Amino acid sequence: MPRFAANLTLMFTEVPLLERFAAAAAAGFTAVEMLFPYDYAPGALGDRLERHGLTQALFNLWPGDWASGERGFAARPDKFAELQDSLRRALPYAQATGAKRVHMMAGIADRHDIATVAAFRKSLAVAAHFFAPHGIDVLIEPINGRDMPGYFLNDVDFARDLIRELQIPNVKLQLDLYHCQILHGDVTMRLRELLPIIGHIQIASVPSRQEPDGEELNYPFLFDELDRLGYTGFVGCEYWPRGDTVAGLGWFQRYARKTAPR
Ligand SMILES: O=C(O)C(=O)[C@H](O)CO
Ligand SMILES: [Mg+2]
Repeated sequence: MPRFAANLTLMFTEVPLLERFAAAAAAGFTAVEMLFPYDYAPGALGDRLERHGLTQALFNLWPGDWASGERGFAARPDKFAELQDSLRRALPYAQATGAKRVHMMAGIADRHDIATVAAFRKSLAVAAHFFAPHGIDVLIEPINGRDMPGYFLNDVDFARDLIRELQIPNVKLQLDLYHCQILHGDVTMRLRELLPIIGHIQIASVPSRQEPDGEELNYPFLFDELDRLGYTGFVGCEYWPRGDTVAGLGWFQRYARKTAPR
């Protein structure tokens, strides 16, 4: 059975972020993820995880000024100092939460430019080297251009080829099935092919990016497929609830932890 992680940036927004840990545990989740933890003290997050018996599956490196359009630095030759800073900034959060994977966003850049591709490769090597002694994987995620216009990493095959070529053991693919379906389709065959390099999976319905309980993708089939493939990682629920988060968790009932959280 897949191990689901509630995305606390998108889910349980009925309450402030530090209260979402309790809400996720009460709903039967055993793990959580979030986009950016940097507004909170690392210890405060670690404390909430411990208190509610939760595992932190993932968080993102600091992406720069999101409001002004920044979406990470990894493919930006002009932002290498910021990329290095984002590694140092993430480490105490990984240590306090126990997260074993971080998502390194590529940034807004042209993927067909030699300089941006070189910067991305360099960033991956540097980030992987930085996190390896801590047992942390660096993930890259192809994101569709409708949601994130101009984003560098907008092709699953490009990410696959790069990861295979680099052969850095702690560089892996974050396969968000929502983006994969919009970008390419053929999700099941991609899961089968990419399993050896997948470090994290995320889900949402397509096209609404809401509960994974209808529309284009047949998630019960895909969850069973993950079991058939022997996937042991996390599945991040990165979706916008249609309304109340708990009311939308009908799809999750067969996977929820039944015993009360600590
Ligand atoms: O957009 C997504 O799908 C992500 O997972 C990023 O981490 C945030 O934009
Ligand atoms: Mg995602």
